[in-house]
Amino acid sequence: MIHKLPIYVSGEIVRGFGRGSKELGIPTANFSLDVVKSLPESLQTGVYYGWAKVNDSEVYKMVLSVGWNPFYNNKEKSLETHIMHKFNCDLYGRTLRICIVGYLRPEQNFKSLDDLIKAIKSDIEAATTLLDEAENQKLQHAPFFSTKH
Ligand SMILES: Cc1cc2nc3c(=O)[nH]c(=O)nc-3n(C[C@H](O)[C@H](O)[C@H](O)COP(=O)(O)O)c2cc1C
Ligand SMILES: Nc1ncnc2c1ncn2[C@@H]1O[C@H](COP(=O)(O)OP(=O)(O)O)[C@@H](O)[C@H]1O
Ligand SMILES: [Mg+2]
Repeated sequence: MIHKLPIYVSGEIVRGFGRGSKELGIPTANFSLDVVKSLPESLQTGVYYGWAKVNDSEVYKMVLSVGWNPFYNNKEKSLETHIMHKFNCDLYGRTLRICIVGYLRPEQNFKSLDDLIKAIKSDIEAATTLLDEAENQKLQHAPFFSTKH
């Protein structure tokens, strides 16, 4: 069964393997294992798009990957969000709030790092367009993003 979207998730940004920025040139803000374990079981692994907010920032477009990163064969499940915004500093310790709006594709293995990077870039393009649809635009104004914390 596929979990009904949107779903809302929040938590602290923690350290991952440091590959996102160094190897892929695409940083991802990682949630802790506790947050990953609290996800609904019916949320299938894969690549999704949606909205993200860091502490009291604006709400930005995002893409995320949830699963074991078959290209790297991680031992622990992760949930990593790439925010479509240029930040001038790292975000460790800050609170990330996300609204997962839609599903893009399953996580895949790739023949080369270059193919993985191309796939993620194409996810970013698809998400950017999909999030401009009126139905999806509405969700950036969800009460979830406006509450004080
Ligand atoms: C939009 C998006 C799609 C991704 N798709 C895949 C995928 O298909 N297969 C895979 O192994 N990893 C995928 N990843 C995960 C990257 O491998 C991961 O972000 C990278 O290893 C960085 O990990 P780190 O945060 O621990 O440094 C994806 C990441 C993003 C943001
Ligand atoms: N646009 C962005 N989206 C996500 N994270 C970003 C962004 N810009 C800067 N960062 C920072 O880069 C870090 C992620 O880089 P990454 O190489 O994936 O490291 P890690 O393996 O520790 O997650 C994030 O935790 C965050 O602090
Ligand atoms: Mg990361």
